[in-house]
Amino acid sequence: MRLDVVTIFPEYLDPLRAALLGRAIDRGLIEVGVHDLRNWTHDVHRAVDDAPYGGGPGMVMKPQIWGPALDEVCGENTRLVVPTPAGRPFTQAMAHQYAAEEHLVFACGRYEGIDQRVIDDAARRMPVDEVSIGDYVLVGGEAAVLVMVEAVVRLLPGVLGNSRSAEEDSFSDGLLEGPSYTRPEVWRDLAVPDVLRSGNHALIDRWRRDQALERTVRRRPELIGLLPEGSLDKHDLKV
Ligand SMILES: CC(C)N1CCN(Cc2ccc(Cn3ccc4ccc(-c5n[nH]c(N)c5C#N)cc43)cc2)CC1
Repeated sequence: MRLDVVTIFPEYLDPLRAALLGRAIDRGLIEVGVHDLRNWTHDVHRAVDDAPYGGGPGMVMKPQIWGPALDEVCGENTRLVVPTPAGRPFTQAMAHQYAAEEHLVFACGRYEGIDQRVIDDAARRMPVDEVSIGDYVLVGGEAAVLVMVEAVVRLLPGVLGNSRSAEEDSFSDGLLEGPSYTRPEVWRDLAVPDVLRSGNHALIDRWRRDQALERTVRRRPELIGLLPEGSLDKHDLKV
């Protein structure tokens, strides 16, 4: 997979080259390009924004700059992803879809966003997704790209070590994960639940399932209704 990011703050994407993602790049599992949008400006001020038609607060990013940038960065097999507060919610299912793509390009807007004609023009040549990572307002798209890239790249074969597989994720069975514990057995007079030290893996699995169900009902009750038919057995229904 190749990922490209177009932004006016390329340094904001430096974390892509750290830790797990950095190791995935070093191991050739992914290729990453970060491009400064101002490289496609021609005026002395390197302007990328202008006042919005129809008035209103803030500035809008210029199509004459974004257009040539995306023409150069996008290819024949590109899916363009544009973070925006008005986007479709980014989900684990979308992360899996994106992990199967050959080439993702992320267009990071700033100010009040990118002129809509940039998205409309790109959509004439490639799949374009306008996506939001959550119902809160950021200052630009870069933080959203870091979130999405991490969610996608961790799903690629070989990225997560043997000690961890994406199949065990929260949401893989539609429920939130339950609590986790490690040594010591007692810490600040708080003990690890006895069942986890019992060695009885059937009981442990049952306990973990109960904890996941209880946590999901308490924190995200709407997920229960989304479980596939038959997901809950008669024991689950007692929880
Ligand atoms: C008409 C007028 C009164 N409107 C009032 C509300 N404004 C909403 C507005 C507010 C801030 C920004 C800043 N910004 C620029 C590019 C950009 C990309 C992503 C995000 C973003 N925020 N939150 C998310 N989950 C995001 C994602 N993914 C934010 C971005 C962009 C847009 C838009 C203008």
